Amino acid sequence: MVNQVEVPVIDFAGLEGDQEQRKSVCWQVAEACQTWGFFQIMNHGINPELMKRAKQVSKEFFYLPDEEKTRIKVVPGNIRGWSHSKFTGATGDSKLIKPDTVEHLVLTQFPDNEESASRYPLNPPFYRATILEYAREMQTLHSKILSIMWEMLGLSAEQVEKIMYVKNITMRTNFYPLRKESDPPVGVCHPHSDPGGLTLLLADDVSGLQVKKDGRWVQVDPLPGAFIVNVGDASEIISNGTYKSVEHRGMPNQTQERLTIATFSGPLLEDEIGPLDEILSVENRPRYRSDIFGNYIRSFHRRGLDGKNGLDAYKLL
Ligand SMILES: O=C(O)CCC(=O)C(=O)O
Ligand SMILES: [Fe+2]
Repeated sequence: MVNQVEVPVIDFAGLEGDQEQRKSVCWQVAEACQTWGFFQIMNHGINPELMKRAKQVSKEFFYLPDEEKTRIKVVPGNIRGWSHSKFTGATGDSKLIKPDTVEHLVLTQFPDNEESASRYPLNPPFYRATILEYAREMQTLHSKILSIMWEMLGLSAEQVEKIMYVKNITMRTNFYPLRKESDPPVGVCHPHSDPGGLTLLLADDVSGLQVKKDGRWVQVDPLPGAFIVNVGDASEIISNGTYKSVEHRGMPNQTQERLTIATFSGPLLEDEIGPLDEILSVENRPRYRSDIFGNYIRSFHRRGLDGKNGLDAYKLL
């Protein structure tokens, strides 16, 4: 059953205001990260025209025939590229999955090396240039939000800089074609938490995202022009559980096709993540074990999108 409570909405215009207004936004961000692990942001400063172009090139890609998209089909051992649930089958709560209703395109923008570049589609021709331009803007917004989160834990500017994990930017674009009325109401982007530091979801003004709150699914109705922000597993670990990485899932919309672009920022594979020494104390002992992020992400992908199992495996009793 879906609960009707709503995720917090935060107006970032206050960040440009006086000190009181800025402080109020920072409190709202910290509070939302601690309670919901999710919030929407308005007046975030990202050019709406660029958001529109990113959605446009993504849709143009998904509208291509399967034969064309297959050129960059995901291969075993590499999560990047195009996948269709009818090829990949289901993980997680597979019983609920109708096997032909979602497509994903996973690509890494930064670091922008040869391997990540080689996974991009050549069609539509402006796809890569547009997505890289969008990713650069997203990177700045990720930094802005992470700075607030870490400052609100009482860290110094130097400490904040050390854990400003935005060098790794990866996107998963999800395409949910329109469902026929006769289709059963099933979930198609499996319940999961995001493994990185922070996620910014562009959800195209179409409902379908659901978030777990107090054991129940809550629907998120994206506001026009907003981003939906959520805390990832790495930030929950670093903050020793103060910030919550919350389970969520993507559903198709009843009346419209649905496109979502999730931009994930996170540590580099070689970065060591663990509860920050600065916030640990006798009362606040480490609740997660430390590891290099590469190991975390490998363990995450071995499990597939399957609830919060990736994070649970790192919890100390
Ligand atoms: O499509 C959605 O609403 C959710 C997508 C998502 O959670 C993801 O790609 O990580
Ligand atoms: Fe997600």
